[in-house]
Amino acid sequence: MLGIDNNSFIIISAAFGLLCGFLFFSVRVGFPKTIAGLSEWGWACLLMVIAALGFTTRGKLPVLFSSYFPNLLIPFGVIVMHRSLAMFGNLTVSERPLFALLCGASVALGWVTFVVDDYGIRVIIVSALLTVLFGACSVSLTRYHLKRFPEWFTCSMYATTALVMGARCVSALVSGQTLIRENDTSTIHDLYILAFPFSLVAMSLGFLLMANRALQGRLELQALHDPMSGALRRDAFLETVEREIAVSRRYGSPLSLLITDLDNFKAINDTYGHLIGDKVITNFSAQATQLLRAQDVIGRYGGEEFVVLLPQTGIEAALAIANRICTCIAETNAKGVPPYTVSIGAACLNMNNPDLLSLLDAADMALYAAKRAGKNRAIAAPMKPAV
Ligand SMILES: Nc1nc2c(ncn2[C@@H]2O[C@H](COP(=O)(O)OP(=O)(O)OP(=O)(O)O)[C@@H](O)[C@H]2O)c(=O)[nH]1
Repeated sequence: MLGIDNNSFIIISAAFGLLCGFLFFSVRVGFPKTIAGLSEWGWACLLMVIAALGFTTRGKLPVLFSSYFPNLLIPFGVIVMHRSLAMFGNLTVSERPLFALLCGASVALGWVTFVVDDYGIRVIIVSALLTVLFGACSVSLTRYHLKRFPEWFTCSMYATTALVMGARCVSALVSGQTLIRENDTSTIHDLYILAFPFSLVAMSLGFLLMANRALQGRLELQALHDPMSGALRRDAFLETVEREIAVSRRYGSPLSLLITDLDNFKAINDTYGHLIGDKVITNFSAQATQLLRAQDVIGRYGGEEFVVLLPQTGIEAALAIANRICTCIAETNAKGVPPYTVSIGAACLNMNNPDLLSLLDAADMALYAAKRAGKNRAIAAPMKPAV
């Protein structure tokens, strides 16, 4: 109907596949290893290329190489794509059912290709298999954030391709399995052929956008967070406090700040070594974070000094949280971490401490008082009498 020359589209599919494969192998080199599945996607594209090249040898090579293997390589490529999506999202999904389906289909296809030589049934088997496989990839993608464009786009492309494959299967079923390849000029057949190069490019583009988004997220996270403790970096933390102070002033809601300092940390380093010292810092950040609410923010202020922002929290509640942290840290019994304690100074936004600097200053003074009072305790900054 559309007058599509099959062979031209098969060659275009091979060229697109080659470009996509090359793109993914190049991207793999530049992207961090933690963004997984990129080279697997590249291999999936190359499998499609080999399949397409196999189809172009129709009439020149035995049907085993020009039809049977290429017809199986495409679904195999889709299963590799499924694996690559699972690796990317760290999803625990198994490809075993898909491989079992492929094995079953390979037996059926062998029978149809070498025993009965029926083009119609071959189309039915391959398109049905591809419907299930593209559908499985689309379903797998629903486990990602579909509100984000790259994930939504990739998922839609898989679903659309599955629909085209399904439509091809139904049309072959309806037409009674007696189609002769040379006479197959139906629109659905043209769409089926068109779907391969275009969906390969569209899905690859979608997956590339997903990888790019993941990289962007990772870079943002690294820029804002201290890699060792996972707490916010000092600048990012102070920016957050400034923002929260503005909110607090506007709505008249309380806001408190804690400055924490590990006790005798130099002695810990000297006794156990810097690596264990680092473990103590990481342990502290993790434990303190567990004791905080979702809206609280922890930042690394200096070496073994952390700051905690407690929005919507008055000084009594802040002191209670600080005491909870002190108690929990003093009872630490984590493997590979020596016993340690922490001192904490607490201050809240008020007439004495109306801005970031005075708030930090007041919490710092309270911390100093806690150290002088014998460490392993929390002290709140006193209210200065009004003059
Ligand atoms: N392992 C490790 N040590 C650090 C890090 N940052 C700072 N330090 C060390 O932390 C120690 C801080 O020591 P001090 O400031 O003297 O304080 P302290 O020994 O904890 O004494 P008090 O604060 O009075 O209890 C120094 O020896 C720093 O070298 C880090 O990232 N890792």
